[in-house]
Amino acid sequence: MVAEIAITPCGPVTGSIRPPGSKSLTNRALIIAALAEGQSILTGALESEDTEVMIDSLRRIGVAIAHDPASHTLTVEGNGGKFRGDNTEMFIANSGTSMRFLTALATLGTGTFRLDGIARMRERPIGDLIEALKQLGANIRTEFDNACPPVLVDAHGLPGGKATIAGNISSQYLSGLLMAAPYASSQVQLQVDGELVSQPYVRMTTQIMRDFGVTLEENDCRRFVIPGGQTYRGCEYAIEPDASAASYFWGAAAVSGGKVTVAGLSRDALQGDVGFCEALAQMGCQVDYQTDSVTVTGGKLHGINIDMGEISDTVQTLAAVALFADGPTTVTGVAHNRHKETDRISDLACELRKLGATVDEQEDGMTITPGKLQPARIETYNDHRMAMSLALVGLRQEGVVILNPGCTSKTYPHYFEDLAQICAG
Ligand SMILES: O=C(O)C1=C[C@@H](OP(=O)(O)O)[C@@H](O)[C@H](O)C1
Ligand SMILES: C=C(OP(=O)(O)O)C(=O)O
Repeated sequence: MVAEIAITPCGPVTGSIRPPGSKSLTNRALIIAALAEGQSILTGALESEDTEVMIDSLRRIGVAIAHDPASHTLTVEGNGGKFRGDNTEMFIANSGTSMRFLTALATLGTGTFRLDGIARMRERPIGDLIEALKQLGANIRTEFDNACPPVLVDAHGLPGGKATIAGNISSQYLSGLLMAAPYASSQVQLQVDGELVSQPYVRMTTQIMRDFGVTLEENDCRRFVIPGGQTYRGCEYAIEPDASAASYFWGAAAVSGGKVTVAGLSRDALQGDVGFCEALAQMGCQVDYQTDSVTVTGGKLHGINIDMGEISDTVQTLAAVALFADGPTTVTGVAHNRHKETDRISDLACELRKLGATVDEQEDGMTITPGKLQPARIETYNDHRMAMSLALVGLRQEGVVILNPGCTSKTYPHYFEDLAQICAG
């Protein structure tokens, strides 16, 4: 991949696109299909670094996974939850879903496992998940006793019981616990302690668990009872296109005053990030929901105040759009964005200022006051979303250069090709 990409300004972006499969759904379906009895066929799957590290890790514990890139299909032979580790290493790069979901999964096996990633992954917290798994009887710790990976698991099956789990740092802890829970020896009761961020991802988790044939009780996304000794049943499962990836194309329509249709998503999608369209509607765009597509038409853009705690992966996209509004935009509720691929509050504020905005950073968000836009060389901090979102500014402003564009391979290896194609009309 090239070292940088200069974005070429274009007129109103009009067209239709189907983004690649959802990262969140692909990695959940892989975990569940790996644990299932029998074969699963996952269609519309994402092929990217985050799913490759998940597939590689599952293969290391003996799960056979065949990949047909032409049809974006993964065929998974479930191991029924019976797997053995012998100092088995899982290298997870910087995939939060893989780290948190595989940590929970590893406790179900027998033997020893070590989960590690790149330098940034070693800074991303996992302590609350470790504590909850200990409450359920797991023998697990972090290698440097610092509540961050590497994670060491000495597995002997998961006994089960009651656990409380903090939800203010990442919902992925709860999702990981939920997906593993049916394979505990006895019932698992989970209670969320305090605030729960990114709640739509938890609803996605319980839905896909049910789709693969297990039962659970759920009370207001805070209390869950999962009978132990259950098994997932392998099945054919269609993965939705990625709604977070879709936000860049809806954002392109917004910043350019164009009209973009994203195919394969609807208001009823499993992914909460479809809610990004409502934010665009508040800013002045028109949104048309169909049963199998969502179209955004740009309009005169206004600044808004918005809590994005449920749709935090789209904050950077909204920030790019906010630069073209007629007043300030305030985003709140996303303190957890400081623990992602990079600190998505401080580092985002820094890049927005380079583009000419005034940014007032708060602990849980920021106020963005648009200024006269200017050329900028955008640092991406190895964060795919920094690259994908701030590229949108270059559709209107000359001289926007995205550094290290290859970082989009985490979830969207062909992003810049797809963006160029839709901009060409
Ligand atoms: O469960 C998931 O698939 C995800 C949950 C979110 O993380 P947090 O729960 O850490 O906010 C989101 O940012 C991430 O991209 C995917
Ligand atoms: C936060 C993200 O990913 P993860 O936590 O899965 O690494 C993301 O894709 O924006």
